[in-house]
Amino acid sequence: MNNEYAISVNNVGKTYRSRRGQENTVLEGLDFHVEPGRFVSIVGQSGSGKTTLLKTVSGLQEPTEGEILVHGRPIQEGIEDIAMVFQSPVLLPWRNNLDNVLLPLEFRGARTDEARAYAMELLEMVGLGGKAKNYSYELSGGMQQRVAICRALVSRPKLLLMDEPFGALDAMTRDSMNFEIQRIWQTTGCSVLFVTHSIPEAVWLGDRVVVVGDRPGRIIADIPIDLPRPRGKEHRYSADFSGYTSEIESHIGVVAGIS
Ligand SMILES: Nc1ncnc2c1ncn2[C@@H]1O[C@H](COP(=O)(O)OP(=O)(O)OP(=O)(O)O)[C@@H](O)[C@H]1O
Repeated sequence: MNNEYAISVNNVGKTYRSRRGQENTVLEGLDFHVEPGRFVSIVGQSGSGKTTLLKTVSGLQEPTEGEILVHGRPIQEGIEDIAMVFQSPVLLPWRNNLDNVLLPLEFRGARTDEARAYAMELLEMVGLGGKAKNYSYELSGGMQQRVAICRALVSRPKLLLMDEPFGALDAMTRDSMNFEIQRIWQTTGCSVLFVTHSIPEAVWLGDRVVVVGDRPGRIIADIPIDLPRPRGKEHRYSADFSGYTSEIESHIGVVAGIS
């Protein structure tokens, strides 16, 4: 029934329990689906449970209620189809960039010549072909995050989960990374769940923007973004774009802390 969806989040809830037995229900009754190849942005107030949602979808932690299906299969069976990118690139400083990209395949015993060639292809795709033998400390923050994205893509995931991946970057680098990720997504065809604090970024990148309300986290709006692809700078200044950002701001209510 759910086979047509890349992800089905069915009535998912998550309650954390402290050692003293105190309960904190962070997510409640989350229900949404992502069609294959779609780019879905997720926004919400700080603490509304966005990271918890991504960790639950990735299989890093289990929901306390409901179920998550990846391409129609329980998450545990589809785990190899999923890759995650975090705010911090977390590259191993003693390995060069190519070896960092190859790490997930090494863990699976799949570091083949073909894998190495694909890792190089990815580094070239993000403009870092000439830095394959360099180390992360020789790269800028934006370059390091590009390496982390290559590392996520090297296992050819069907589903890419990104948790505020550009949050630590300056505004100009962030802009260029937005173009980069749009291009990568269109080249690879994977489905993306993208958490961000930036409403303009969410709108510019997303086919949809899911707005998570807090205490407990639940979906308060799911807005299709009907802007043409590929998107350019001009789309950020269009009346439609402003309309979407205002609509999302009004759903979130107080926009303090959300750029
Ligand atoms: N492992 C955990 N154990 C207990 N509570 C947790 C855990 N992880 C998160 N929480 C709590 O869950 C709530 C939601 O946190 P989460 O990090 O998912 O929110 P967020 O929307 O991603 O926040 P931000 O936008 O600030 O990154 C917070 O109250 C947090 O303290």
